Amino acid sequence: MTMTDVNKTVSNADSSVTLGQKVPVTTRLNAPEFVTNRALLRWISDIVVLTKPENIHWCDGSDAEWTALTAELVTGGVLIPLNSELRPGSFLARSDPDDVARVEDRTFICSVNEADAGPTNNWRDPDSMNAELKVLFDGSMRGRTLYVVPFSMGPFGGPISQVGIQITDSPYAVLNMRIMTRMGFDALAQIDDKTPWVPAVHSVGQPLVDESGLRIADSAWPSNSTKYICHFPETREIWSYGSGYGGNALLSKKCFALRIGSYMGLQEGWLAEHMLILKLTSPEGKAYHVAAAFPSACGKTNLAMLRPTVPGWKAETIGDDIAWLRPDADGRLRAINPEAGFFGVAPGTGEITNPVAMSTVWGNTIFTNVALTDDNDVWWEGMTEKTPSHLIDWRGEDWTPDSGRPAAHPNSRFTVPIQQCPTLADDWFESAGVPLDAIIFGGRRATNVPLVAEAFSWQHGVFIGATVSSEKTAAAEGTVGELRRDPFAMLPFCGYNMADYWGHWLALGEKMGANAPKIFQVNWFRKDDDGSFMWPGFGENSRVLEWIARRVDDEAHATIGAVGLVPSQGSLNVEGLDLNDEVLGKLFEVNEKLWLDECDLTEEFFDQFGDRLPSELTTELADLRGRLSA
Ligand SMILES: Nc1nc2c(ncn2[C@@H]2O[C@H](COP(=O)(O)OP(=O)(O)OP(=O)(O)O)[C@@H](O)[C@H]2O)c(=O)[nH]1
Ligand SMILES: O=C([O-])CC(=O)C(=O)O
Ligand SMILES: [Mn+2]
Repeated sequence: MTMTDVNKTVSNADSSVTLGQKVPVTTRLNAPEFVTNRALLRWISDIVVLTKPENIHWCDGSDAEWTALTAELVTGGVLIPLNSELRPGSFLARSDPDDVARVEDRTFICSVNEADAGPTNNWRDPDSMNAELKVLFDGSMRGRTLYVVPFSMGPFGGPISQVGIQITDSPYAVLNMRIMTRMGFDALAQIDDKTPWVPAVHSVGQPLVDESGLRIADSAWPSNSTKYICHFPETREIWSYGSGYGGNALLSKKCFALRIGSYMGLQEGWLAEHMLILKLTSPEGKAYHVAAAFPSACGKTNLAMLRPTVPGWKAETIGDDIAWLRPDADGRLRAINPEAGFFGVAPGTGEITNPVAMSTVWGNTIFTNVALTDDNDVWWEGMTEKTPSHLIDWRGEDWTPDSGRPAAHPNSRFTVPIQQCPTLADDWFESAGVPLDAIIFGGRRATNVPLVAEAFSWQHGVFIGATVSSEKTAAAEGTVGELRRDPFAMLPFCGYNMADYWGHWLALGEKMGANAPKIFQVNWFRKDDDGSFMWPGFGENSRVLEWIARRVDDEAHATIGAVGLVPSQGSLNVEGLDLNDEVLGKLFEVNEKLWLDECDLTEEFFDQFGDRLPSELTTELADLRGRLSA
């Protein structure tokens, strides 16, 4: 096969469709009878009139619908069915090579005032953006089916849950949304005249008509080189155009659960965070709930699924990417995972690093941009120790180990129902959420940042979160490895001014007082002089989690360090690890000079927020400088 085969045109699945003929446009809504909400029907009707689809399909979320849609996409060449004995119910999709990750420079926060989006977001005036979008979406679904995808984020009717409706012309997005959310008529039935819901419109921006309005063939991965991922926080609307991939197209995820969600949280007193949620049980049977924010492709899914190497400890998964947090009546911070599936990074996931993920993807999984084996199963770098001698790579080309390029795209992903996760905690079903004992911030830092440190206070913890920086990964377009500030791992996901967001965190901490979870910082990625990781990571991270849990109970000893409380000699369990004292020392090394330099960069970073920056953070920066210079 050749590269252009990826963009090959595919036959329209519906054999009654003939190319070169006039394309009909529907105006019939076909709404299910139980839908009576006028605002909802009017919104859908407006989008239908604007986008001019040929058909409308309301997604009921049933198995029958899944079966019919996947069959249609297999016929159309969009999905490749995998070997049903090795990987039952699973499919491979190959994206356009130009549509492989979130597009942060095409992501916009369209708040009425530019200052409300803040200096870290791309801002557009809502009126002019709306006008631009109306032009782009005009007829953008011609010749396609418009899918109405109702979904609940969190258990139906739960105190932290929310509902949304995504309109999309991408059946691939529909299938992924069915895995990632509680999708279908049960979610739709949640919407009555009093329930707020988030409207989200998505089009791949490739209508099936030519200039004269005649039908043309589809491609295996329709998309448009013009991309817009737009958020209107004040009206809670999402409009996404031109991409079919991940966070650009599955609008429940980054667009709703984080960008719109974070702004809803500001207004309503809760938090929408880029965090995994993990339940730990000690050898004595005590349970701890931990949430951790790491930037994209920095280890959330892996930590959420870790298998502790410390004897007697048990870890169970609640969420791997997004957490919604809300203080309860007792002032404890409760967390839910609003999602119902994993959209996990494939490369690096293998039996040794993440056996739980490997058993989760046994079947019923959509793989995107991984390689295909000769027996029709999937493969990616890091999946097995032995590399297959022949593969079809993510672009659809023949591949051998000496091809000199990765077989799977570095941001290739698996989409899989969370209920297949063997370590899923019962708490995932709990609509009230779990009470958090600890919050962890981390990043990918080859230097400077110690393996673990505890914040001196909530306020210091917010400072730690606000100053997270991390090396760029393949999860977004851009240069991999470059260091960038990623406060709270929310840089690309905060739907409003980041300084106001820090203020919101500080206010919530004040409200919770002594009930607030403890805050920690971790770094699994410190490297030695020849560039290899000094900390073994993965299951061994349970040693750090054990220390954190013991700190929650004031059991483990800590020493005051310049950047936080660090384990006292002997208090971090490193028994049986191949780590000498010198390496251990290096994992915790704080070089005052480098840190003072970093403080200067922090000051520069803070300065751009002007007087919106909470004064508490300026105080914390001064205190840190003081400790470093002491
Ligand atoms: N060295 C090292 N690598 C890790 C560790 N944990 C995860 N990784 C690697 O980091 C990469 C990304 O890990 P994930 O767990 O998928 O990251 P994520 O934060 O869930 O990513 P998103 O889904 O993009 O938000 C994978 O290649 C992992 O193998 C660790 O403890 N040590
Ligand atoms: O949103 C995506 O495309 C994938 C993801 O989880 C992230 O980048 O954090
Ligand atoms: Mn993520």
